[in-house]
Amino acid sequence: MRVLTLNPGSASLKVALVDGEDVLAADGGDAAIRDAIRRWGRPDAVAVRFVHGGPRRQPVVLDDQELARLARLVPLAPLHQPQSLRLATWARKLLPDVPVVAAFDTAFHAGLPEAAARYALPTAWTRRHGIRRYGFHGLSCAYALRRTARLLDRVPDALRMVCCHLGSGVSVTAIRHGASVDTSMGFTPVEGAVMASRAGSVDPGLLLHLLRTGVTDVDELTDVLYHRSGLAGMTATSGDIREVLAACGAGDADAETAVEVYLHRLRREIGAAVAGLDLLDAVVFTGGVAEHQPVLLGRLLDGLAVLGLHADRPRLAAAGDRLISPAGRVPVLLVAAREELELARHAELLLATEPARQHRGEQPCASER
Ligand SMILES: Nc1ncnc2c1ncn2[C@@H]1O[C@H](COP(=O)(O)OP(=O)(O)O)[C@@H](O)[C@H]1O
Ligand SMILES: CC(=O)OP(=O)(O)O
Ligand SMILES: [Mg+2]
Repeated sequence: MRVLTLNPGSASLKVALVDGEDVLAADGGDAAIRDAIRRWGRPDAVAVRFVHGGPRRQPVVLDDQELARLARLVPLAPLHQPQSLRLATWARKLLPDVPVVAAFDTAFHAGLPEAAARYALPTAWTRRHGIRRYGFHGLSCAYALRRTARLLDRVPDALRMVCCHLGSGVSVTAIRHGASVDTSMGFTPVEGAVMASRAGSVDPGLLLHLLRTGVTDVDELTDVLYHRSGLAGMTATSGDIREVLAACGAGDADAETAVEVYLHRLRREIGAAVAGLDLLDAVVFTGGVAEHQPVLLGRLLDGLAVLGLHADRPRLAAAGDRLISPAGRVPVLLVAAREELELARHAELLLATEPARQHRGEQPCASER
């Protein structure tokens, strides 16, 4: 099956055509999608990454009703959800006979144990408002788990590992029995580690103080936490790690502090994730920053010896999916993020089992719901 995959990240749009083992990839905006269809031909299915699926555990063929449900989650993922909705709507119009499937970042974390999923807020609120820690980057984690197992010649379900996704968004996930058991992002993808433009966790008491004293209001605070914080907020850059590191190289003290904060907070999240496991079989790094910044990764690992994690410099400097730790130590791996393979896999599995008419987005009758 030929699946056109659309992966809107917070700072990129990744377009790929997955046909079994063959993958044609393109980066860019909507023009890249039109171009891709012209060059690669009509796909059998389109698969769109939605970071927020709410309680949904499985991918779904999109119809009007499902799109309306996903639109209600926009405030919970304002950097991503509008893009996914727009792309999915566009794909349905452009390719009316082709099923458009949504696959969710949150699904991998849907079985989080209660202790990890719960905020210590009043139980009545938790129940009434469906408050929980959802977790994100699940498509990336699922792929990294399978890839790590293959590289280590292990069964995915048997691995107890930590997956660190370092892209524009950053998250750290503890995985056991093939599923997430703890993760640094929460109700929204703003919790946890420091990111390109997102703050990560900030004392809620501080945010209340800023609101109460009139320093800011809800709208500005939303913009600050999502767009104007993280590496971008601490430096005079866009938050792209290449710009931040270039500023460090030019002697910019703010940029150097920002990198220190980024690494410090990341190490805290990794420590927390390890604490959620009974044994550590592997740590895997993935995402644009991990893939392209081995020197930074080495610096990160140098501060994690207390967890038994070490970098092997020659392995770090090599290319491809690989082990980057010395022999005899906890295996640390570097794996390219391949969310497109996970998206295509989900679409194929779903379309192999769904009734044919639902592929075109038609409503199932009540008894099928
Ligand atoms: N040589 C490089 N090529 C591309 N991206 C790079 C490179 N070096 C670092 N990066 C970083 O990868 C990050 C983007 O990661 P990516 O996983 O593509 O994020 P997203 O999917 O959230 O847009 C950017 O911050 C960028 O700085
Ligand atoms: C969930 C998330 O932050 O995704 P990305 O890193 O692609 O922006
Ligand atoms: Mg991404």
